[in-house]
Amino acid sequence: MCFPKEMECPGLEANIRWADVFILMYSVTDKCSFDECSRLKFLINYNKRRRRLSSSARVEPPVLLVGNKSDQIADRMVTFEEGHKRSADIGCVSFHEISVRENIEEVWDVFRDAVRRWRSLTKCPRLKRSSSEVPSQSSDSPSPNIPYQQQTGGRRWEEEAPFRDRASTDGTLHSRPTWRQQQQHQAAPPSPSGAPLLERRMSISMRGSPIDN
Ligand SMILES: Nc1nc2c(ncn2[C@@H]2O[C@H](COP(=O)(O)OP(=O)(O)OP(=O)(O)O)[C@@H](O)[C@H]2O)c(=O)[nH]1
Repeated sequence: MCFPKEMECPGLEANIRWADVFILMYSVTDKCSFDECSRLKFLINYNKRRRRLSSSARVEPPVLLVGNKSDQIADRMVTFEEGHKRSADIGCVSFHEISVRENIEEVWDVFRDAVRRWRSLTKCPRLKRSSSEVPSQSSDSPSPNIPYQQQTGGRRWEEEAPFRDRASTDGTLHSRPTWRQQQQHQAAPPSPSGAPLLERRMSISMRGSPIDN
């Protein structure tokens, strides 16, 4: 099995970035495909490291190395030992030799191994996707059981009170307004300057004045 160079396949690196587990397969009858796996592992490391730097993930994704066509004994160019050693050298989590044509159980073993490793990866909290990829479920986040738009009256919360409006100059973050406050905010008559009263009160408190109760 030979893979095209990434220049010929612009989607390759994009695919690497979204994948959580990798199976690199070569043919034991084709040295070229064997060497190509090392280059692909390098590409995976490169792309995943770049992603890890910009996210909370810390651990490398599992990569399995698989030598196919083990039934073709006479045409073999890569030995089992070479495959095993290469797997360790390039940092793969496991090595398999299989014959897709002759033994479906071996194929299942590879996929079971991949799923098992993917599961243990997703169980590890440090490997959660970055907050930009997965919406956070903090205690004050909307309930996962109720559609978000329903909970916010059809609008995103940020539209009601942007983060910067809640940030004060002393570095504290004012709590989000309650539903009642939001309703009042919407119903508040505009001030002479045109800004709603609640907004004016918030801007005063942001300058350090005590909030009137
Ligand atoms: N003997 C043997 N032949 C196999 C095995 N797996 C695949 N083949 C044969 O190898 C050829 C290529 O298989 P494909 O499934 O097309 O694999 P591929 O990765 O697309 O292969 P390339 O076209 O070489 O890139 C086919 O003729 C398959 O029958 C195997 O385990 N043993």
